[in-house]
Amino acid sequence: MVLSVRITKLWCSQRSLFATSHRLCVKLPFSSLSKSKVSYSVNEECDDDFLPWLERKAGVEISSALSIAKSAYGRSLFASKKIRTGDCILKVPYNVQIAPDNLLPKIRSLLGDEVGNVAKVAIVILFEQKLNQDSEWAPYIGRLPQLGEMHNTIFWSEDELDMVRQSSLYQETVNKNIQIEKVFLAIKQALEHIPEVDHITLKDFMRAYALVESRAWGSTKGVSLIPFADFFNHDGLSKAVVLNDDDKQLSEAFADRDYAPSEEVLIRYGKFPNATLLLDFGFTLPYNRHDEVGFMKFAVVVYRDVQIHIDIPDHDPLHEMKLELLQRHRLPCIKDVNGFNSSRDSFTIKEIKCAGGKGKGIPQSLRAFARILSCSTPQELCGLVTEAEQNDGRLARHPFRNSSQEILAHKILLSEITRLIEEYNASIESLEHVLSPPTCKRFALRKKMAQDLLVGELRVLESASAWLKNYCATLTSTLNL
Ligand SMILES: C[S@@+](CC[C@H](N)C(=O)[O-])C[C@H]1O[C@@H](n2cnc3c(N)ncnc32)[C@H](O)[C@@H]1O
Repeated sequence: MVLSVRITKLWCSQRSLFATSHRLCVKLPFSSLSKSKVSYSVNEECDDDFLPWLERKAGVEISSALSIAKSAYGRSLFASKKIRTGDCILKVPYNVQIAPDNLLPKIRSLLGDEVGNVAKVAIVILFEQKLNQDSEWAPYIGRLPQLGEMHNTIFWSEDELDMVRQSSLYQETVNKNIQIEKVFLAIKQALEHIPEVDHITLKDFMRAYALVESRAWGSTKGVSLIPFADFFNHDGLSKAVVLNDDDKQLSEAFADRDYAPSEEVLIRYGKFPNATLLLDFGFTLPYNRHDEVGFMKFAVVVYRDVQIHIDIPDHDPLHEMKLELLQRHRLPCIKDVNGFNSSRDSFTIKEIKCAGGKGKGIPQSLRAFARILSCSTPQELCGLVTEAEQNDGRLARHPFRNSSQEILAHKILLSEITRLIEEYNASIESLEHVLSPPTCKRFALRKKMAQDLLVGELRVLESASAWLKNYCATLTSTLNL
């Protein structure tokens, strides 16, 4: 059995689907938003028909414990009877999942390597959508959220994106838009003569792409949409996840606690910070314990708009030598907590719960980087290289024996983080003065999401600052002994 991970970080027209669909507005529970009446709308299809349809298609029962209903955040799954911890609450066979191999061979054969699995499943959605009621997936396709219901930052206007400019999410969004557009152009060119998909616009493709990213799971087929299971909403504290059983050819989920009938049943998509939730899923949590802050790593990666980076100062006489050393000792690709390879040339800081803790949260690689920055003579740098050769080859992983220099290195980090804290505070304050047009509920919702993001990242920075101050104070007290 394999934990099927959500597919976020796989870098890789709006039109009404059914003439009969109506819209229903559901108010968000955010107390701070109650005045602005931010709303989500949900296609008002009769959801009671969906599970029987899927079970007929699968030829087996999928769930006797769950049913679909409207929640504050679109559709969701609710207990249809009493559920006990450990109960299997759904089993969705692979034969009713949508994967890249659902793509017609005549289309698949035209696509190049630049078109990854997410894009392939997105084309399946677009293809089936075009077939309208003739699609064998019509009940599913018709229940997928519309563009106006999606808040992933790739859909934000320039004004809206400006609200998160302080966060590395801003640049990630810009990069992702470029990436999606590139794939779209490749697809357009390849599928020029396929009438079923030649009509697609960039907006159509972006919606389909975002739907796949926010609803699909990694699978042996690359990426799979798992109808019904993809109506689960997310709770970062839930222990329930979706699992794949390749022997039985099905995906399943188990309850992580007891549920009373009618209670909403939530799962955890992954240990995602708000920046990832916003980029790939279009929502934030008011308090997200997985929040983190990304630091772009020095000048090798120069993004004009990057707000967060630590640079080797140009006036540093050892600039070239440090740059060369850092490039030579580049960190290997690391896996994050969700098992994804992090290809970003960056450091990520997570919240440090206890200022006196052992450094969890300030990555060793960032501290090593600061030690290199703090060197003021070629001899000191050579000393670090020798020490690395005598150990595991990694540069500056050990504290300097000279406490003053260790303090200096960490004060470099502290001053950078203090600067960032000031910038975040200013951004959060200026956000308070951003006026939501009274009629634009969408803007009010996105402003709240921007606030959640910045406040969460500020909390992480403040925890890092407290840790660094404590570390420097402890070392200083040993100096004074
Ligand atoms: C896998 S789908 C879940 C089903 C979805 N609610 C629907 O209507 O189809 C993921 C989407 O649900 C919404 N969502 C899930 N959990 C949420 C949460 N805790 N807060 C806000 N929105 C959430 C987001 O729009 C997200 O992109």
